[in-house]
Amino acid sequence: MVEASRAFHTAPIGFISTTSSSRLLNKPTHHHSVRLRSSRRNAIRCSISTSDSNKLSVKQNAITWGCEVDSLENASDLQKWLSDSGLPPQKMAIEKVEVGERGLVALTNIRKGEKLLFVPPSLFITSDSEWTCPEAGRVLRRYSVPDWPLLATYLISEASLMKSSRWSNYISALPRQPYSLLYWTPAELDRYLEASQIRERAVERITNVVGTYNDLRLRIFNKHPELFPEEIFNLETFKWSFGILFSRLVRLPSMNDKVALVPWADMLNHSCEVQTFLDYDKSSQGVVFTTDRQYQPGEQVFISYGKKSNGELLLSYGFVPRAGTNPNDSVELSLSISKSDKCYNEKLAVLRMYGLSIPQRFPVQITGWPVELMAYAYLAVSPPSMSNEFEKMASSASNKNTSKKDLQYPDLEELALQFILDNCEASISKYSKFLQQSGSMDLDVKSPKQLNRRLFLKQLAVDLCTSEQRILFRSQYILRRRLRDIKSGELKALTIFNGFRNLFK
Ligand SMILES: C[S@@+](CC[C@H](N)C(=O)[O-])C[C@H]1O[C@@H](n2cnc3c(N)ncnc32)[C@H](O)[C@@H]1O
Repeated sequence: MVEASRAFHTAPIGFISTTSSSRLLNKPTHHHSVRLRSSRRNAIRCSISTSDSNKLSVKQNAITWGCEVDSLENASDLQKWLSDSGLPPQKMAIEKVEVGERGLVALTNIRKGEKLLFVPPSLFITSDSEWTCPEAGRVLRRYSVPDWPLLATYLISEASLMKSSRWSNYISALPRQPYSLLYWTPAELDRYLEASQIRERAVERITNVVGTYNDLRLRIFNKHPELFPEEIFNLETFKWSFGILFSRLVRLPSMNDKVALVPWADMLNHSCEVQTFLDYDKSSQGVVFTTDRQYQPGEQVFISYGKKSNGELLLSYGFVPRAGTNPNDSVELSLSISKSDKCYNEKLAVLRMYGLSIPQRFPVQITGWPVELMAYAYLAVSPPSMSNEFEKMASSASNKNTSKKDLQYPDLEELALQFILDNCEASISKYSKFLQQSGSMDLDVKSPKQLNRRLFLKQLAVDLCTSEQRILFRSQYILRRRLRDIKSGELKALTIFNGFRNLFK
């Protein structure tokens, strides 16, 4: 029989809490025990500690596991536990760093092209990991819960079992509040990200997390309250576990795209300049990465989290690289077809055929815009006489079109480019409005904690909006130049034509 103790007590979510003493103030006010029957022979006793205020509202619950990442709290215990659990000696150590608060720093000279890290599979958390509460794992598998919700539930289950879980040292070193847009309230998203399409992505993501939790609750948790008590498995804890997954889960291409939490490897921060990714190395049988540059002792070592825009990095990881430093940066431009368009219904129908909608978002980069966006613009400006081309345009606007041929409609090009320019300029003015107002925004808050949070979120939003607006300014410049060329070309053609006409008069 395994003796396991689940702990959960309430505390207000502090955004930037500097000491751990605030946690000590939130002592559990009473304990009760729940007997979890994993099987007749193997019953797990899980003692749940709760406070009275738990019963008031699930929303008031806060995460009591993990730590504040602005300190090295729990980092040495994590390193010790990792080496006791089979992590070989490493050329890096967890330290406080300039970029990313905690990170891995070189202990010795590291050469370019070296295989670094090596985390063995026994230290991965995957959908196949053993549950400390095996019955809970069996129930989820019986319902064929997919990897992400399964891992989110697993993490909460192990976190609540504290020292009884083999992951206790790992979980204690995870951020108590992962930085991600999941933690922004709807009012904060509206206030700071009104200009950016990332706001919509964040709303979609939050809706998905809430939907996934509700689905699990209705289908599984409510039917097995002894295994999944609401004091522990609630929306707040799911936001935490999904926040952890969004910011730390890795996909391992060489393991058939398996997703895993890889302790130690997940202490590496991202750099836009670095081109190296974590993957499973079949020959050494562990997660490694190959350095694409050399490092000196004391230097922070980085990997790439993938070719992500600044908005995507904010969405999942809660940070924004400096404007102009991310070669994969892009901004989403939302295009729409006017309801007053004579062919609105036909255009909507062909777009739907290809999985597109009105409005539709397209990524724009500093180097230009995709052929799909141009195809959508052609469709938006096409007159009824071109209705036989609508389907082709919609197909090209979708990324389902594999041939990716550039559509050419010389007679429509000027209209289409003007349409993109108008949308681009409308978007630029939204950013300008926010950036102008942001200076004086939110200085009226009295509580230092609230002020701290608001200034932090506002700075992230200003950084994001500055980088997104910069891309749009570049597109505006290219579009204006192209339109000018078309117009001057037309003018030249007209002058030549008039010259011929005069000649024949
Ligand atoms: C996989 S974890 C890396 C370890 C993390 N720094 C920690 O202390 O737990 C990802 C998180 O690290 C931080 N991070 C990673 N790269 C960063 C960067 N370039 N700038 C700022 N924060 C970064 C973000 O908070 C992100 O959510």
